Amino acid sequence: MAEPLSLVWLRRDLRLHDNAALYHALRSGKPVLPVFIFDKVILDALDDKHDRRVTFLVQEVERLHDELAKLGSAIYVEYGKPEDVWKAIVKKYDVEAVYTNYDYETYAKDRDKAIGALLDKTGIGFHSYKDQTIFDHDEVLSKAKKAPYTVFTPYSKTWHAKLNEFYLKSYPTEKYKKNYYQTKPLPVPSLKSMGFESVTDNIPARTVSDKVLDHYGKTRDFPADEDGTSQLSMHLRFGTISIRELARQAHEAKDKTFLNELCWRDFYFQVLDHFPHVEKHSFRREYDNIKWRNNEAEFEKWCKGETGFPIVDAGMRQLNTIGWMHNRVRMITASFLCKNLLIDWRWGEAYFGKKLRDYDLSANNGGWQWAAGSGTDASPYFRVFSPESQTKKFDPKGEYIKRWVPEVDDPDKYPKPMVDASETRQRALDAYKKGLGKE
Ligand SMILES: Cc1cc2nc3c(=O)[nH]c(=O)nc-3n(C[C@H](O)[C@H](O)[C@H](O)COP(=O)(O)OP(=O)(O)OC[C@H]3O[C@@H](n4cnc5c(N)ncnc54)[C@H](O)[C@@H]3O)c2cc1C
Repeated sequence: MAEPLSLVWLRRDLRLHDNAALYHALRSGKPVLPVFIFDKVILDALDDKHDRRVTFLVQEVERLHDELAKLGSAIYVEYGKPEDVWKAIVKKYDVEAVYTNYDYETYAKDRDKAIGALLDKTGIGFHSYKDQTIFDHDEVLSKAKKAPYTVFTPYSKTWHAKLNEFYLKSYPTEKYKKNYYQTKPLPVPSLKSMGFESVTDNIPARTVSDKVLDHYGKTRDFPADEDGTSQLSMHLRFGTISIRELARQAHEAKDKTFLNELCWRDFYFQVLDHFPHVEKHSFRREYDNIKWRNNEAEFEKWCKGETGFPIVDAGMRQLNTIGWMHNRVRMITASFLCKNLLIDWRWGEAYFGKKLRDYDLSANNGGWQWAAGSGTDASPYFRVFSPESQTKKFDPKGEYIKRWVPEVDDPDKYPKPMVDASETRQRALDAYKKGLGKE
């Protein structure tokens, strides 16, 4: 009889190198077969059939298929609901155990619980590992209260103090490559068969140079500078690069600003993990009392980049065109929506969720709640970004704006500002005060 297999369920960790779950499976002594499920529940919820992330996923799964074929192995790929797929897999293969990496979103946690229980019924082990963060769960707690941090600065102090070589070490999966299950390559479902169309995209490089990291602290806020940030967010999102390798590089860089951004990333994962109510509600519940105006026509203008505020429009058009927006401009566009238009941050969060190639519930939710003032941030609700002064500071020559809004200087083609910035600022302050009972 054939030997039972160790299966590795890949999700947001689409790589064979430095992968925690894969490493533990390869060391289990049983032949290892990676599995990927195109989750019907998630894909059915995407209304854009040209979603660039689905094209990327298929390309990356095909890449794994080719890498594994070179090792005489395969990746088992299915399109369906995870529970149905797992029921079929355990009928098809003799499975000893399933290895996977943690996911911190509520949907994923519930899904994993259900699959763990399903496998348990037939005596199959289900093992999960930390892989997409440097620290998770209860690894960074406040010393005084032994509770999760709710503000970034103290969290980051503990995070940086705890960081050492141990946490940055890679999992040497390549040492065990003879342990892959030897089989013929298996098929990968096509995009079309799952109801999607292919998108031609410029996928950013998977590496960042030391030079970028060394000047990052000075360049990261200027959206016209395409080398000012790493553009690695999509790879971090899908695990096509390893967070440990990147954090090691950042740790060794002269300027530690970039490392601190990776700390923000961990921070928002731990917020989501410990405070799952943020998926639907304000982190600080009292912010759910704010009366949003939620004007649909205004929202439409914001989505399309037709607000008449050049920096806002440039950001939204960059997002709509390439599925990525510079961080500084994400903050400006988000502030404009929540404050100047008084539209519920959840509308903006959902729109970014549809469009961002690096969409990650934790960072997106954290960024939006930061902009709305309802989140973990210690800064008060009355911070309202002025599009004009943000432009003066961060795009002083208007280079970024010109790139995305070439008609900006033509009054016949470019619209007038849709609202008065200072009046709407005041309107926001009044609405916030009222909602928060601070009148
Ligand atoms: C309203 C809003 C929504 C956002 N939505 C997302 C999202 O869906 N997915 C996402 O990955 N980031 C999101 N961010 C954070 C940030 O804008 C992006 O991570 C960054 O712009 C990606 O570009 P980069 O890879 O060049 O980043 P770099 O500046 O090179 O930073 C390196 C990496 O650090 C992480 N990082 C940087 N800044 C943050 C941050 N503030 N919070 C969490 N992680 C961070 C990212 O993984 C990023 O790739 C959002 C920010 C805001 C204000």
